[in-house]
Amino acid sequence: MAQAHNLGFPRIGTRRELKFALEDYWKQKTTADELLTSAAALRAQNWHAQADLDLAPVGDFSLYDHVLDMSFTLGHLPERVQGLKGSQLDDYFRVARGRSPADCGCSGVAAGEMTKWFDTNYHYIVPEVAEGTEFSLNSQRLVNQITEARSAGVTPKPVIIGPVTYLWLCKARDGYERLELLERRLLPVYGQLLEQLADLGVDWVQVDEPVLVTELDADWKLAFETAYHQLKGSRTKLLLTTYFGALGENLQQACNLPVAGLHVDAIRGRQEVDAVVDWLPPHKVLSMGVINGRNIWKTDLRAVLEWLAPIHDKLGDRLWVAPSCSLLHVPVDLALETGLDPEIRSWLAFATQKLDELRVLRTALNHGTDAVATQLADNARAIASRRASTRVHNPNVKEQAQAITPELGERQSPYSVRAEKQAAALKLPHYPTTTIGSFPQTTDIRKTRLAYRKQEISHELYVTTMKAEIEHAVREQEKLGLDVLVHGEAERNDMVEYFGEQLEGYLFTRFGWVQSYGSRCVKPPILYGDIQRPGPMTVEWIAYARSLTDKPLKGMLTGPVTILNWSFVRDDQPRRDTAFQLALAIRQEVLDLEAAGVNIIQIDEAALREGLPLRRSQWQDYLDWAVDAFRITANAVSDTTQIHTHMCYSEFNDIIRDIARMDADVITIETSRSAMELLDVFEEFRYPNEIGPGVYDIHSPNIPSREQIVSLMSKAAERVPAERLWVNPDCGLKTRQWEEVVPALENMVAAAKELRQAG
Ligand SMILES: Nc1nc2c(c(=O)[nH]1)N[C@@H](CNc1ccc(C(=O)N[C@@H](CCC(=O)N[C@@H](CCC(=O)N[C@@H](CCC(=O)O)C(=O)O)C(=O)O)C(=O)O)cc1)CN2
Ligand code: MET
Ligand SMILES: [Zn+2]
Repeated sequence: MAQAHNLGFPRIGTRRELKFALEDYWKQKTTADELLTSAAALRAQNWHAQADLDLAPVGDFSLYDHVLDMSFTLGHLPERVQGLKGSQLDDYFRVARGRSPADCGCSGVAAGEMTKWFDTNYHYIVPEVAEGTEFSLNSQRLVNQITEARSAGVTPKPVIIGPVTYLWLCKARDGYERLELLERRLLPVYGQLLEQLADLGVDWVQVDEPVLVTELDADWKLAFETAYHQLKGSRTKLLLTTYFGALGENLQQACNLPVAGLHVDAIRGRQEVDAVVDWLPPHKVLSMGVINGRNIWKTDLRAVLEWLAPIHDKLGDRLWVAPSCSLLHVPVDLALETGLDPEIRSWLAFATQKLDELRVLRTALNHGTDAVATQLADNARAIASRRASTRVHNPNVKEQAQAITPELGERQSPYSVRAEKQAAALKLPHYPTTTIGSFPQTTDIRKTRLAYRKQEISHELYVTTMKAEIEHAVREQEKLGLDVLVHGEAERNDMVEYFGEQLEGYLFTRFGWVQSYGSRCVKPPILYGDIQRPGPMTVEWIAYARSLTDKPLKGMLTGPVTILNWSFVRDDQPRRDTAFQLALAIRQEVLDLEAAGVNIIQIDEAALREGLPLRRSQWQDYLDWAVDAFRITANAVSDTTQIHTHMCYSEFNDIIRDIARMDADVITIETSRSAMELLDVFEEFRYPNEIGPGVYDIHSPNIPSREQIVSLMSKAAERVPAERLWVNPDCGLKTRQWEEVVPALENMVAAAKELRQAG
């Protein structure tokens, strides 16, 4: 029998129960026991939804982050949290979120660095290693959950991050070669873990090794040999699990490692499935990820069954079916979306529906298509409806996109000319201070938005309340003495969803939440058709802020590449074409803002870097069209309009030329956690335009001191001429409280004054 299994299920809950349980616990509204009870209830619910699968994932659930969980399983915590008072749970959240001195009875704990999980919008806590790092098994969480899973009636398949991927995710201090830890330090602990799982009667363990879809140096390829030969004696069967892409040149190695089975991403790696079938030794299971775990479109089940039939004939029971990757990256359940347009709704599948698709595939493989004739007919109707729908195609938009020429992306004059004109117009001091856009999204703001959405308050009251918030943000910034103000983004639920809601060709959901990090979620809008801007989207709010102050004010937009990368987008045309349609729409918004007297405009491209393909060989093609899309959006303005862009979690070493080609007058980037090292490349490359290196880690409640900021900026001034430096936080302040923001920005403004005097 072909088996059906799942790689991971969303843990946030259909109504974000985990988010609320966590935030109540952090606010000390509930106890640790209450938090753990809520978490157990969510796990039980998830297993219930997967009970009839042949194997269900265990250990995919996490209170904050599954990489941090793995670090705990390996007894691998940063030194700075060792030996503090409190429980393991306290330590866990200290690493996740950082802690102020009062909370830990110590001098404060810096949060672990957070970075994006491969090419997704999920962020994990980076494990830190150095020479002398040791690991020791702490398997309690996993062991307990296996027991729990069994009592929930499922056959547990523990999920762990494989040793090579784990080390690859680690960041080493002082240039230490982290692979040195593999053989003697790390693998023995993995060995013990697998022994324990075998003792518990576990049949299969899912060992996630997604780095196998990236280009690996020889030492990393060798690490796979070392690792899996050393773990070969394990009494449990290992399913070597790869996802987020094709195996490429790692294919033969992945097929031949001494494990019992291999999972491949048959969506992104479709073209190499035949080669995998050929190469796979005859005793191994092949798990094919045929349901897309990265988008929300229904699977064309008939097409998949036709494709699988000969493979099933060849492999028989050795063929398993699964989603391409963990379902962490899609919303939980479409059933909650009762308000959606019925036609478009019929094209969609969220995590729960994807498991239904999996069941249909299993039944069809094992009992023939007649056993699921109705389901297959329904599915075929939906697929045909989407393909033929006139709502997807807009000839006007296609025509405009065809007419794009390189001139559309050219500014009037080069940066040096623009910079002079802008300096004359804006009259900013050296080390100008600004923020990245958002100010705290308070409970009041969110409540007002909810009340408006539920039609409990009028449009007028909503607008007045948001304008009052904008005025509040402007007045606070004036009091702080910031040089370039922003309107604060009170009216935006999210920097991408907000635009999705207003553009034609987009659909948005009510509960389509996906975890971004910890308790924070996003609701990616669904881009299903050609994109058109029906009218101005931001002008009313920003022009209002403009009218409130004599200070320079920066208008705020999200760029096309970020909108693309943080939406669920169509799979029926290249991403590039969608990006250009978005670019044309946002370009009109830029011009409308300029016409409304907004002479500084920031176009956020926070996700430009994360959209890089996992394989370097595909980078340049992506960068070429991504930067073109930005240039089309930004560069229609006159010389005196100053264009800013912002990027977070950015390492620019390899893409600095492309960043320069964006030609933004000012770029603000995250640097505070990496102590300005990120600027080295800007220095080496002699990046010509202005830079605002972040001086304040906005992800942590800790408040940076004036001295810290001066010291960071002095490091920056060693690398970039002071005349081209700006002073700003790492990112937007929407997740912070005003009580944290005000003292932090006071210190930032004071630091800038000190720097001006010193300079
Ligand atoms: N799309 C996206 N990706 C991103 C970022 C980003 O800003 N956007 N930033 C980086 C880090 N990731 C982040 C992701 C989310 C959040 C965040 O703050 N999310 C909010 C939700 C934002 C939102 O859409 N809020 C809505 C809905 C609010 C809400 O929860 N309403 C409740 C009720 C609210 C109440 O009673 O308090 C309901 O509808 O039931 C709104 O403001 O309108 C959260 O999880 O809390 C922050 C950073 C990288 N990726
Ligand atoms: N302008 C946005 C903000 O300040 C940029 C955020 S980047 C994730 O929130
Ligand atoms: Zn940011």
